[in-house]
Amino acid sequence: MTAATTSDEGNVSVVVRVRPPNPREQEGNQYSTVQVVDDRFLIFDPDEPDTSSVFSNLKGYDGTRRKGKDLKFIFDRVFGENATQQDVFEHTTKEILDGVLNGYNCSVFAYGATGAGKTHTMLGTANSPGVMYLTMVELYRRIEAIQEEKQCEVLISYLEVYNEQIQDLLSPKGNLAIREDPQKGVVVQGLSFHQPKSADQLLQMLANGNLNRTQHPTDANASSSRSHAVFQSRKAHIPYRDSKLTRLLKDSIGGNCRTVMIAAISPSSLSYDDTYNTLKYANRAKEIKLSLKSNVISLDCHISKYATVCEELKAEVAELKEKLRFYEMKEAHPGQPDGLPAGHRDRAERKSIRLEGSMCTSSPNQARVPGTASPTRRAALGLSKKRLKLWQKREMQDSGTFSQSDEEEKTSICISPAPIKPDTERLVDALLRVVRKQFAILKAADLLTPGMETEVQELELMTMGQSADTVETTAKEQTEEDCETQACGDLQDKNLQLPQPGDVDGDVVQEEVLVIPPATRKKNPVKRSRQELLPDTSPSLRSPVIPVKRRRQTEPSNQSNARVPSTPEVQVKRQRKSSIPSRSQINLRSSTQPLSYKANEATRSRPSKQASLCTPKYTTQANPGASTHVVTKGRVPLGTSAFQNCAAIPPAALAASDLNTTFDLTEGLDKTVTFGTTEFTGWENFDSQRLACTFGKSSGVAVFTMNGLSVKHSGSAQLASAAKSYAHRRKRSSSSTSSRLGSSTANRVRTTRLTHGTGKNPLRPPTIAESCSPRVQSGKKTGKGPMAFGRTTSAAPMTRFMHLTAVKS
Ligand SMILES: Nc1ncnc2c1ncn2[C@@H]1O[C@H](COP(=O)(O)OP(=O)(O)OP(=O)(O)O)[C@@H](O)[C@H]1O
Repeated sequence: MTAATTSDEGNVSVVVRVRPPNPREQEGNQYSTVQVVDDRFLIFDPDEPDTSSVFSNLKGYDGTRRKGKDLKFIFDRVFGENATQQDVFEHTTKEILDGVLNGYNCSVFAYGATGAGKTHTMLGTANSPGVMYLTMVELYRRIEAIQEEKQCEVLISYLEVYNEQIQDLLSPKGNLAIREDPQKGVVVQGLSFHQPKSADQLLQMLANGNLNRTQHPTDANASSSRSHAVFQSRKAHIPYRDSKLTRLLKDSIGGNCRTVMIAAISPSSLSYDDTYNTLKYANRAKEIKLSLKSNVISLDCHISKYATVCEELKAEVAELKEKLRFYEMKEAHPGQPDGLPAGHRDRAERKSIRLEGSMCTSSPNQARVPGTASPTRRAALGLSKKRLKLWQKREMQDSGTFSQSDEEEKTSICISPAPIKPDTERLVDALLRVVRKQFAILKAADLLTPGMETEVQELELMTMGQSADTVETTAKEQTEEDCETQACGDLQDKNLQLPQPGDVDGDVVQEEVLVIPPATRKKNPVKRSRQELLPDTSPSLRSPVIPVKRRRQTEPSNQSNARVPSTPEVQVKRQRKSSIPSRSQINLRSSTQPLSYKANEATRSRPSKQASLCTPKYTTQANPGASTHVVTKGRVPLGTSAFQNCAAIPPAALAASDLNTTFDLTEGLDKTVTFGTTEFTGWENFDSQRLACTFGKSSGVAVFTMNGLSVKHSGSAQLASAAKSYAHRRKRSSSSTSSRLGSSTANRVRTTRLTHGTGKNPLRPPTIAESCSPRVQSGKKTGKGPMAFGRTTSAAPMTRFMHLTAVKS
């Protein structure tokens, strides 16, 4: 459904926020490990100058009191201790809001050690609201500004991933399952979505959600949510790929998601290792590549959808109206099984007979039960049951039984049997094209005979008459139809039947298909000339409108009942093998076939050998057993005869396919529209075309989770490498850290899993999320699987996360 119309590239935006030292960190001999040089540059563990030293003037003394790591980092933004929430917002999420409104997925997450300031940055307090709130305020403001141009909806969810369990913070109802939907992507089943009307209402929702968070004070942070994870954190090791946080966020960092990472750090030497590792990690995260695509919904898709729905509803309404009227009619005429007055029914039946004949139905029973929706008949007509009903209604409407509204008229147009005449016309056109072509070839080859030109001219005249017939006015047609139906009725009254399977004369005959022009019109001189070409049939069978199949002498007289042929009138000319080709045959033969014109004349002079008429029940030579009326095209090689070329197409098939035309207004659109499958990834509880913002908290992580479109983790390799390096370094430094932390923290073990870039599975897609997932494991490096780093206090909720998914239409 979505079409990515614009794209952008870049990297994950990484900013660092240094919080002010808390009272405990200001005590004793602690020192600051971070020096913010400017808004993009900071130094970790800088050398400490010693200006007061008495040796400062001595040669070779560099003035350093304490030698530090002195690591220099450049980030997209560095916020010092005095930076306000507004400052952070202005240089992080405010910049990407435009992207959200233009259909880009966006994520903002805070990353850092416990007590580093993640919650403060993302959520803040009532007096000092954080990035989430400020972002939403701005979002609502912008939505309001463009409300006359665009209609936007904001939906949020707020969840917590804690110890591999997902809780809905806005509507707690137990653990939620996570699953991968092939179309939507990652889906949290049962996660509630809410529609705050304003930013204030949103903040209230967040506050309510926070009350449901799993929290417990720690030594480092009195409001930390995860201290009791220590004993839970020992249950089992969870592979990162099975981590729910990893799965949840896999499409939310990098790739097709504009991502801002806020690295929260403490300046105190008490958090030396955590700060160092966070900075290194953030530095590597800068390399994560973005490949952004705007989720823009094509308006055409919607139009086509709506048009389809409209058409379906219209058809349904028409059908229901028809049913209603049918029952009304039935009630008005209780004696009639179909509710129609007898006269109307006869008329409808006759019309059906005529129609079926023209459609070359293959079963005589179809003609005997006109107006019924037998499956065979429907198949022959190419009509669905529904459409057949509507067509019958049309027939009845034509007969004046019903009134007709405009809406019904449209429906009727869709199912009208009107294409019958165009079918005939097309068939004649096709034949004429071949004749002309062959005529031209013969002429060019100087093989034309004296009579051939005349015959072609006659044929042209005849087809002109056919064309003229097809455009006659409705009134004229009506008169002729009356004629036909009357004749048909007369024939029926005489116990005439449509040809039955097996009615063809049993003798071995070879038949050639001869197309006979349409029914003769008395007032048309052209047709008179056409009639001259007709076989010399018995006057009693030469109905002006309904040619009747002529029976052979050998047939019992009581079986000589005339068949009611169909239009387009197709005549099968029968000849014994020894008979001479007819004159008409010559006209339509290939130039490769040597012809004798004298023989043609001779044939013409033997009207008794002319073919009798038959209903157009054909099987081609490829399928001769499909009907009793096998038309064996003898003498003339298949494919070189114009008649064969054309008659090889079963007329029934033509007519049926045309009748099946529904004139679907949306057909073209539907074909060009491709509905995407991932634009609403992660959304299962609400409709599409919505600007979506969700909030969640993942294991102490404030998570705005909305999974967007597919993500290329182009930065995964770097991240994995960074994580590996980080973990390795962390392990090396753990011993020194523990000694530095002192007894108050030495008895606490907190492990957090990082990406492990083993050579065993280099293709796995590690993400930042995996480093955020809680893990319970001792600080040992096992050599397999995720590495542990540091000596920490619990399974660390390392992030607060906000993800914004937008769909622009
Ligand atoms: N920029 C800041 N300005 C003032 N106080 C801050 C700032 N950042 C954090 N704090 C304070 O530091 C304390 C710890 O911050 P916070 O709870 O946000 O840490 P955290 O990273 O979320 O910790 P945890 O992971 O344990 O939940 C809080 O009391 C908070 O008010």
